[in-house]
Amino acid sequence: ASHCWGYGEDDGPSSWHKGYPIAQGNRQSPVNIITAETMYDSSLSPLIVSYENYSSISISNNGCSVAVEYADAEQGPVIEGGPLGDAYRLKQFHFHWGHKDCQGSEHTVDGRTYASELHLVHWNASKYQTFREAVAAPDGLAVLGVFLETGKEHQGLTKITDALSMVKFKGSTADLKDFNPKCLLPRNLNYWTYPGSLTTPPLHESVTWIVFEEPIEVSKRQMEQFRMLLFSEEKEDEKFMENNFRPPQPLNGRKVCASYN
Ligand SMILES: NS(=O)(=O)c1c2ccccc2cc2ccccc12
Ligand SMILES: [Zn+2]
Repeated sequence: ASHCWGYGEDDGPSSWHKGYPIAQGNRQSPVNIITAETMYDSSLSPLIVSYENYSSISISNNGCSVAVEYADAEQGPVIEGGPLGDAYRLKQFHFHWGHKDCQGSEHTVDGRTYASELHLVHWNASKYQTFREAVAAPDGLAVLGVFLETGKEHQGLTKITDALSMVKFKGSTADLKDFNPKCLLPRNLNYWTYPGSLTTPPLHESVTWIVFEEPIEVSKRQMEQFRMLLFSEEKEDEKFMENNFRPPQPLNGRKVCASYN
C-alpha cells in the first residue's frame, strides 16, 4: 500500500494496527523509560562509535520525517560493542519533533517528553547482505536515540537545519555531503538499551534500541526550522510537519538495561 498512514486524526498511530497488525505486538517502540525500573547490566561493554570515514549523500523529506542518507560502503561508519554482537553500519538519521518545545520525542523518561528525538539507523552488515534483508530480522537493526532539548544553539546541527528549506516538500531531496554525525552525539555516552521495533510502519520488531541518557541542546530557532517542513507535496494543501512521533507502547515484560550504575 502507498503511504496511507500518517500522524493525523484518522491515519495516526492509534489506527496503524489496521494496516500493520504488528503494531499490537509484544516488542513495539517507543517506550517510557522508568529509570527506577532499569537494570544496570555490568556485562554491557562501552558502545564503540566509529564514524571517522562517513560519507553523507543527501537530505530528504520522505513525508514523515527528514532524513540524511549515508553511502552503503564496506568501511563505512559503524557502531559495535554495548549490547551489539556485530558491527552495525549507519544507513541514515532522521528526527521526530512536536509543534511546541514541550513535546516531540518518541521515548520518554519517567514520563518526561523532550522537544525532539534524533534516530541514527544502523543495520547488521556483518550478518546480512542488504539493509532490506536486515530490516525484518530480529537482530537486523540498531538505532541510537538522542534527545534534543532547547537551550543554546547546536553548532554542528546548523548544517542540517540550514538545509531544511531545500527539502520543504514531501519527496524533495538535496545534496548534503560530508556531514559527520558524530557531532550530534551527547558528551556522555551512558545509555539505556532494550529490544524493540521501528516506530513507524511497517513497525518491524527488528531494532536493538540504544537511547542516550544525556540530551543535546539545540536552540528554539533550530526547532522552528524543523516546523517549517511540510508533510505535503508541492501541489497539495500545506500541512506542516510536526508531532511526527508515536506515543510510548507497552513494555510487555521487557527489561530496559542501563549501561551505568
Ligand atoms: N523511527 S525509526 O527509527 O523506527 C525509523 C526507521 C527504523 C529502522 C529502519 C528504518 C527506519 C526508517 C524510518 C524512516 C522515517 C521515520 C522513522 C524511521
Ligand atoms: Zn525515528
